[in-house]
Amino acid sequence: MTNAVSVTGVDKVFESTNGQVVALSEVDLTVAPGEFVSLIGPSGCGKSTLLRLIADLESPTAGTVEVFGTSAPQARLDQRYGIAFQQAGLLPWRTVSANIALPLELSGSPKAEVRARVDELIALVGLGDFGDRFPDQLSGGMQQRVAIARALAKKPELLLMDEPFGALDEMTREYMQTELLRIAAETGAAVVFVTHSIPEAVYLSDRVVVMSPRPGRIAEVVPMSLGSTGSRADDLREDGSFFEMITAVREALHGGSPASTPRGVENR
Ligand SMILES: Nc1ncnc2c1ncn2[C@@H]1O[C@H](COP(=O)(O)OP(=O)(O)OP(=O)(O)O)[C@@H](O)[C@H]1O
Repeated sequence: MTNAVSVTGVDKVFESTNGQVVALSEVDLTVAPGEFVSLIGPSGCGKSTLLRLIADLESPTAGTVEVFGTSAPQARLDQRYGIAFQQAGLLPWRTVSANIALPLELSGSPKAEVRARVDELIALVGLGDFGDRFPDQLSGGMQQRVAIARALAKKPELLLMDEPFGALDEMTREYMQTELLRIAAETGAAVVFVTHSIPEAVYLSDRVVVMSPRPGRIAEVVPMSLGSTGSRADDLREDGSFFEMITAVREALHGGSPASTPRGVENR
């Protein structure tokens, strides 16, 4: 079976005015089709850089990045993945429907096809009555739903997400996490998800990749033994097994010792 993502022996060095910054060193990571993998670690450990390499928004200094068996640039051309960031990045002059339609219009899909797919996506993200609204008429959580629908427009088998819920209040954030698991299960897409929040990573993931800084490396990969991600519901957050997994990730962040949480990682 071809991996959704295959990162092999990757280094990333940035040249800056103050000299070189080794953002990533000797990173190996695979993500299976349909798998949910979160990247967590202290500020500056290279989480966003790793995601940007997979998305071909940066290129590696050494090593290879493959997406569904093709090079990252080819996967970008083929639109094999959708991407969502902390800011929803919607076009304010376009309605919800028109924002979701954008990737389809840009790739020249016929009008009737665009309309049908947009209706499908609006229903998928639970915005049935909001197709004609403009982004500034929506809450932050609703704007992120639109961004997720837009990322899914081309039916990608991979979603790349960089702190997509970081700007939301806690209740909306938990609600969106459950929604994202439902959407990922319904579409079968693999997800690579950058977060600062340990509970968010635990709740969402099949595996949590714990990174360490200077240079950015994968310190440990912690499998979440919490059942399939598609069957997780809100009450899991009060389960003993959930707290056990939170402890496992916290200990991995400290190289095995149950010390305080490092800077840039949240316990909530
Ligand atoms: N374009 C760039 N030029 C120079 N240095 C960069 C560039 N992009 C990232 N870096 C550096 O690479 C390192 C990793 O950055 P990155 O943004 O990937 O970390 P992160 O783990 O996502 O951080 P945060 O959690 O704070 O978002 C940092 O030291 C950062 O300053």
